[in-house]
Amino acid sequence: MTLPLHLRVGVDARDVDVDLTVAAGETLALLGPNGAGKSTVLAAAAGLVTPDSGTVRLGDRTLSDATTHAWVPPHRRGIALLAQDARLFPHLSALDNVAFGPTASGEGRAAARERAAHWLAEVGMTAYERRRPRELSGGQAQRVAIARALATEPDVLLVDEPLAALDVESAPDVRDLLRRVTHDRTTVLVTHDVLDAALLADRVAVMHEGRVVEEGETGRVLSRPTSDFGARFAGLNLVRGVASAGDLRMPDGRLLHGIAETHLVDGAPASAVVSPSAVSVHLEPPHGSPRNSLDATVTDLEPHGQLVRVRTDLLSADITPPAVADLGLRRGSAVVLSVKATEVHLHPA
Ligand SMILES: Nc1ncnc2c1ncn2[C@@H]1O[C@H](COP(=O)(O)OP(=O)(O)OP(=O)(O)O)[C@@H](O)[C@H]1O
Repeated sequence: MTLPLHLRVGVDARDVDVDLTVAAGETLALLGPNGAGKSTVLAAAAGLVTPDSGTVRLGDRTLSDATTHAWVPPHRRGIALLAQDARLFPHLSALDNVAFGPTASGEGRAAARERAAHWLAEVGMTAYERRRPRELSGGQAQRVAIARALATEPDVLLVDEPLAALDVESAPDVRDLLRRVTHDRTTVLVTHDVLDAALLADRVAVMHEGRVVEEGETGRVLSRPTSDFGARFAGLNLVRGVASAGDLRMPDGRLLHGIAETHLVDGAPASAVVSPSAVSVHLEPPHGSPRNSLDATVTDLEPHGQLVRVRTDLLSADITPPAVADLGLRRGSAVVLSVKATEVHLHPA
């Protein structure tokens, strides 16, 4: 069965305070810098930390309530936590690892092993069921861990950076598997990987210093982020300012011309999202075309796929290595950035 999860919790010692709802069957990706509180949110849902305030609810059940001190222990929550490393029991075979949960919840040994065999088949690991964890690769162990989590038939799956410990070869297969098992299952996924969010999540929530600072449908956040971390995560520039006659006035007073997708109230906080691929770099202001031309200073140059990401004190631009050489760019170079108004997406901040 799949149920909605409501988390309204505060954990004082970690300065975490969030209000999150995950709809039944939905996958929510939790993003944010190190220390933002993502793992703490998972721990509160799983019952591994005791919130100082608020409630955790799963469907109609209250799993914890700081006011009434109601508390359902982790193994009775119907919530499975899948960690970065597989954390299998080293002395048990793959099959017995997966059978452990059903056995612990009272199922007979034969039935538990049957269920384990079913889930090992689901994750494509039948041929490895007698192996011990040390005889499995990282990707294989993670598959067994996924089977172990699902064998308890959880209502909610919590997944903490599931691919982070895997090599580039095994990560895509495990990602496909996760996509299959999280589909239609209430899931909270902590990730630092934009591909995980793009491929697995229906919605994302961005955390910063223990608070949710942005939340929305995945496509919206990845194309029109409103938080600094969301923009960095999506590989986009985010410039803040105030709306001014349909454009953005930046804190230094300069105007950025753009296209507003929703009505902007003059004088209200607003921001502009610009892809680095839409920004070109010049030494002199370019002539013609309805472009923004903005003086900037190069702060950093770094490889970015086949291109070079030119970071400046204003916007980042992705340009070719020959262009970097022709322009003679260095840290500290004075440049003129050019970007078409139609490539500048303005929205209320
Ligand atoms: N076991 C703990 N005891 C006390 N404080 C902790 C503990 N674990 C984390 N913290 C603190 O709680 C805050 C939130 O940390 P948390 O691990 O939830 O962040 P995170 O977003 O998951 O980070 P990361 O991406 O590095 O895993 C941080 O200030 C951290 O130092």
